[in-house]
Amino acid sequence: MKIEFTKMQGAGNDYIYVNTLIYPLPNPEELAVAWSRPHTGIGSDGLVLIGSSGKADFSMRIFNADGSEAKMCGNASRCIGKYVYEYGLTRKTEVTLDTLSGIKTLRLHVEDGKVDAVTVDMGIPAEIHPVDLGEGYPYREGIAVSMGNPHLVIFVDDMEQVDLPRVGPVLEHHPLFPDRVNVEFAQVLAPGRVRMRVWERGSGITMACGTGACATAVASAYTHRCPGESDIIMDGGTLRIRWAGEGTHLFMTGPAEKVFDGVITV
Ligand SMILES: N[C@@H](CCC[C@H](N)C(=O)O)C(=O)O
Repeated sequence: MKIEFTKMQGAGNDYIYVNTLIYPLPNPEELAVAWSRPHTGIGSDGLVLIGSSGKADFSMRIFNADGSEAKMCGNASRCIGKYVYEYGLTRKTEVTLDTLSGIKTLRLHVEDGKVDAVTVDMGIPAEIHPVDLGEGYPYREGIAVSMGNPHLVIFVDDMEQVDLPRVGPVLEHHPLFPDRVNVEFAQVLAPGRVRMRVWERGSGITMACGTGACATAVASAYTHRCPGESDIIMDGGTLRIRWAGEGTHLFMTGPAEKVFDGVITV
């Protein structure tokens, strides 16, 4: 059977997108693993399914490169906004998206018929608290944040000193996080400017993480490092995050790009 897909990226965080209204996939966990492989698959950080919903305009399911399903993905939600508009699935510029962490609203920024950026109402960040990682770990303190999925943000003075391939997997599996955790290292460069690198649960090092950028902005505000609005600068691009503080909705704005369309046989 042939399946059409679109490879898209948001700030360098790349996923394979399949419109399940046309191509329902019975085994997305297995396909996420096989297709994400760089040499023998398509190569990606994971697989995203676009579907219908009784509660919203569309639905999103997101699978990491190891086949695990996540409840939310910031970069994929922006890419879905571009996909549904540019492939003619909707003419709306305000689109609702049903995710495992609730319904998100996407505001599409359209220029000459193309979506060049999307603002997502990411909802209210939750479970924000400092964590003591304990002795025997490469870092002692972090801030836990839920953006629908779990994050651990660790502030550092010098990003160059972070050995991400070594410490990322250790912290992803820290016993404080039985469901594993996405790990962000953050360095405040200036007021409103934060450099961030990420080790994603289930995918490893990625060039950007939307929910991770949100969690970083939340942790920066929570610790009084950067309140209000901030640019989170990652390896693959920058996202602008607006958050007025605890109990309020957070808004993420950033790019969404198509890389290529393809067909794969399963
Ligand atoms: N890259 C994503 C997050 C994808 C899911 C994450 N790895 C998890 O398991 O929670 C984003 O842009 O938010």
